[in-house]
Amino acid sequence: MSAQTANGKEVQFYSRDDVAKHNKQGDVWIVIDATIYNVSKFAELHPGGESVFYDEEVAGQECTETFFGLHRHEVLLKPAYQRLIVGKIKGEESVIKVPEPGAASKVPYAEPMWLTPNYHSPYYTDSHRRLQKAMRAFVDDRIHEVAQRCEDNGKRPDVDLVQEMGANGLNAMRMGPGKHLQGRKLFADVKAEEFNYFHELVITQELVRMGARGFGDALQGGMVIGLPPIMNFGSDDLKKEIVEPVLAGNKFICLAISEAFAGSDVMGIRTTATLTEDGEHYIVNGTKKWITNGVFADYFTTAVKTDMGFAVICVPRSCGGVETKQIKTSYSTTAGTAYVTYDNVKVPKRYLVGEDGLGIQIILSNFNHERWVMCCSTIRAARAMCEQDMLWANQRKAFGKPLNGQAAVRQKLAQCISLAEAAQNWLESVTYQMCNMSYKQQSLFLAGQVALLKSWSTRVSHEVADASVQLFGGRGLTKSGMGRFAEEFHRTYKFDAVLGGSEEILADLGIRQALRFMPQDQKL
Ligand code: HEM
Repeated sequence: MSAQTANGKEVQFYSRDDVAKHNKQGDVWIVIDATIYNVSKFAELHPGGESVFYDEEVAGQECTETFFGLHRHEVLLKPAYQRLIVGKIKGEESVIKVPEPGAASKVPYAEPMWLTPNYHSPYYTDSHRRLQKAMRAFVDDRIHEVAQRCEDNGKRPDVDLVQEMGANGLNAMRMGPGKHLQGRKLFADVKAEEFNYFHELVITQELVRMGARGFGDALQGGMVIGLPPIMNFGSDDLKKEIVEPVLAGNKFICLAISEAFAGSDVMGIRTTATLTEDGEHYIVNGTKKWITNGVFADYFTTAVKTDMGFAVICVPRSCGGVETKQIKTSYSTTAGTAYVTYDNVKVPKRYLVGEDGLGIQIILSNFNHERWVMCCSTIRAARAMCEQDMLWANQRKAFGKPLNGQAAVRQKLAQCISLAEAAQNWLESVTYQMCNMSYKQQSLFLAGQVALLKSWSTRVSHEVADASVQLFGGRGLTKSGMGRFAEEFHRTYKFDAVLGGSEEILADLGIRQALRFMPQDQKL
């Protein structure tokens, strides 16, 4: 009698006694999850060494527990290793399942409460749930492979993927609710009139599960923060030239505010724009640093100083005089993080965004949405990390029992999960306020809340990253293998803690906003 493996190969059934006969160098079989692997030839190529297979508890023996204490399941799914399968154990079934693309995780706390069976939420409708399912499947099927490849080779995301996300409506949906959705076919058949910030939250949080922080920014991070000023304050002419081509993935844009001279201290920027005598052009000079997607951007939504004060000018690369140089940061160069220099760039005046002198309002109003997106992302990343921690603590044995048999380990899990849960709940509450406030009201009443939320979210990520590395030990410091998510999260969560306003600045902003509303008629 024969059986079929995952890749459709016909294999034989054997008893455990049959397998036990293959127990010497040159002829070694092992059993993992009721599946028999012939590792005789593979042994000398095995990244974990040849000798491990000749141990008497391994050669010809049951190895499921040993295997999963050392390897991720995905190792077994690689075609090169599927080829090692020679049979199945007679009368036994494999128990470890590969999650279907798009499936929800069954690990406790791996999904936010609204996606966990038996729990309820007032915020999400059928439309959000439909979007979540479709988005997860799209990420698993279409984006995941590109993300891992680009994380590794550091190249920008495939343009055809960005264009596909333009055609299926996802790029536009990542810009939040608004007129730009009207009359557009949206992903997962979401209707423009029902679209709210929870839809955007769902998209952002599903993208984060890939565990590829650099790629997360590479995939239109520049659009998410660089296009809103054009959409909200640009002239019709400017919108016509820029918005659709960017949403379609035919042109790329980035936000250029921070400089070597000024980060969170926006007022300290030194890039200048001087109007020409005929009033037809601005001459832009200066530098910008840490500009996400800058390496491959066509447009730079640039904060400048002018005679009138602050202004925002969308500088097209095609004007000439714009140079971009890759900065190697601690995440992948796929994000295209750039050092930008403007050398006497002659920009036609029509690229001024909004009014000259009112740039600071444009920049500040843009921050709210940017910071909220970062909260959606870092909070979901912390939860994804908790899922890894729960799985690891369950399958890794130390001192003769699973890690989660140790009280100290359970304390760490409790701390991480509680923080991730609390953060998601605050985020959802703020998102609900956004759904019920105008853009102006959000600036007035939510700037402080969003600032505090972002500041605290990255403290949450800090705690979760720290605890996770401790749980994974050396593997949490290793770029491949069991702890690779912990290593990646620990290395990259700081991007959210520094970008878009640093933790300390935002905590302070949150309190300063609150102080504006302190009642004058109350004393202790
Ligand atoms: C079909 C069977 C197996 C395959 C395809 C396989 C494959 C691999 C691969 C690809 C790696 C490096 C990737 C990673 O870091 O996760 C690895 C590492 C390793 N493997 Fe295996 N392996 C198999 C069975 C085993 C068994 C049965 C043992 C132990 C008795 C073992 C012990 C190890 C060790 C100790 C490492 C190094 C892990 C580390 O650096 O943390 N492997 N194996």
